[in-house]
Amino acid sequence: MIEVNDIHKSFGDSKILKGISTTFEKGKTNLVIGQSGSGKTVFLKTLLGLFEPDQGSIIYDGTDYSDLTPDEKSDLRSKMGMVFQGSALFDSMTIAENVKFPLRMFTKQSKSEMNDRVDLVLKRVNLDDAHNKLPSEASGGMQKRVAIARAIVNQPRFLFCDEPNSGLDPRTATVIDNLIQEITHEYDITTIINTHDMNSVMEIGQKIIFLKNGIKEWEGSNKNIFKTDNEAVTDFVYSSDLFKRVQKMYLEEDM
Ligand SMILES: Nc1ncnc2c1ncn2[C@@H]1O[C@H](COP(=O)(O)OP(=O)(O)OP(=O)(O)O)[C@@H](O)[C@H]1O
Repeated sequence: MIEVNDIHKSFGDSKILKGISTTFEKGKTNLVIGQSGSGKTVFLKTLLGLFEPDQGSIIYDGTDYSDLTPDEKSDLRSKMGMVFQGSALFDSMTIAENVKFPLRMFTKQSKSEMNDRVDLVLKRVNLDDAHNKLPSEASGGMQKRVAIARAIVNQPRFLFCDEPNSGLDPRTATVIDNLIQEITHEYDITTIINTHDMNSVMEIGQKIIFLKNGIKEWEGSNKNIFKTDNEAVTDFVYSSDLFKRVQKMYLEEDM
């Protein structure tokens, strides 16, 4: 579980995060949505410990990050998995080497322990036969699965995904969403996903926070986002005709 209490973050005179508080539960897919520039990436990077908040606190499974020593901070960071926008794989390394990388960085496991773990996670993301391929030989969807395998190889307690669906066709995007959700439930991880994708909101939005200009404008779930009358949320959600029709359907169902 991650508890976020009144987080503020500025760069120079630009206030980017203006007092965000929320809770992200374990074993749930938590989504952060909002227009471009609303502060989603800065928020995610702050949760990852890459940016230090100017004010406020972040509590990871009961531990306040700011109370930790540098060694404890790096230990906590080793328990965070990250799926970056665009996968961010190392081009010159094979898929197996990419997945092994966090184990090399953060653990003292033997070669065979590392190989076993890499085999297991590649199998989990349905890439049993891809060990020796280079990322350039893999499709966009496969590369995302490699990125997910790499993010979970060191058994993280927290998983952060920045636009995990970007650049994928809708069907592959759904496969990736479902995989992230299954892994979150299976390993009881606290997962936080930044997304623009309304399909993801509908499919896996167990908890959703909506950011606008660095403020949490709304929070809820995929069950109630279509029923909210918050104008900022409805503007965002119903920016396409398809979703306007979905809202009409939902409201009619309730009548
Ligand atoms: N390192 C930085 N230094 C200065 N300003 C930054 C930095 N990182 C982000 N910003 C600014 O913070 C604001 C929010 O950016 P952020 O990337 O968090 O938006 P976002 O909601 O993730 O957008 P998108 O959906 O397009 O990725 C932007 O105005 C951006 O220019």
